[in-house]
Amino acid sequence: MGLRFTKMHGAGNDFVVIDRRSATAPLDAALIARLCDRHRGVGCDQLLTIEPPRTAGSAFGYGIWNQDGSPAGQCGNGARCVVAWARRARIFEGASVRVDSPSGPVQAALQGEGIEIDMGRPDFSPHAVGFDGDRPEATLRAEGHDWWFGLVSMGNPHAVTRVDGVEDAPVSAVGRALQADRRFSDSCNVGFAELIGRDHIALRVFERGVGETLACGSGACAAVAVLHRQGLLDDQVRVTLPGGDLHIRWSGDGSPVRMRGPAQFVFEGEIEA
Ligand SMILES: N[C@@H](CCC[C@H](N)C(=O)O)C(=O)O
Repeated sequence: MGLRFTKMHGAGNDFVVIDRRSATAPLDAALIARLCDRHRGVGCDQLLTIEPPRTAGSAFGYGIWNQDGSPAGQCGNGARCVVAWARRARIFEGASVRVDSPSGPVQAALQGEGIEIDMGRPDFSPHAVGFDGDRPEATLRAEGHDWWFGLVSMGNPHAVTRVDGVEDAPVSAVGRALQADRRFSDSCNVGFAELIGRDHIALRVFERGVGETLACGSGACAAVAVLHRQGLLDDQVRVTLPGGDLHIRWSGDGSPVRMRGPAQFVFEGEIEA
């Protein structure tokens, strides 16, 4: 008997979704690796596991596993995809639902073709990012250049820097160097943001546990939070990633970040377990 899965993506950030609501044994590391492997398995940036709810009032819970097998606390594009998956599986009815992400409950609303997720309040404390420092910022010398990064947790750790043009940004080299920086206790996702206007940025993200992805939802929220805090952005921002656009709303400290974007089904299948 094989293991059933659904392949999905949100703006090109791709996922394998499996139903583990009635699983009894913990997820096997070798199985995660096979499901994520683009050559020997199905292939995805992240594996998403549908699980029983963990808090009263939530319809279901979910887990997030990066391609390298490491667990993650948040995944914006993944949140939209698990909500679309659960709606199709009739786990909930209607246009809004509360779900348990690994970093806590998340509220979602279906809006036409898209889904909006309340991603919670950004946390700018260095401690939340697992950063050994007094301020939510880090500097790094890499590729012959001094880089400044604003740090923020969206339930997972992010470092965001500004670049003149995302096309030419040394995303992989600098992303890799910052991820290896020992001041981060659990590494970080690294975003490179280009300011196009007060309501529009371009963004590339070198994700922890994967490398560069076509889109990173929590990374889009993190970039808007860091640049908004510097007074560079309005409250509604279009974020153009290599895989498509996400729409982020944030009105500043104390308020939650809202992220809207697509969640698409690609195919269903069964793999030998
Ligand atoms: N692609 C995701 C983020 C996935 C987790 C991240 N790589 C981490 O390790 O924190 C998104 O859309 O937010």
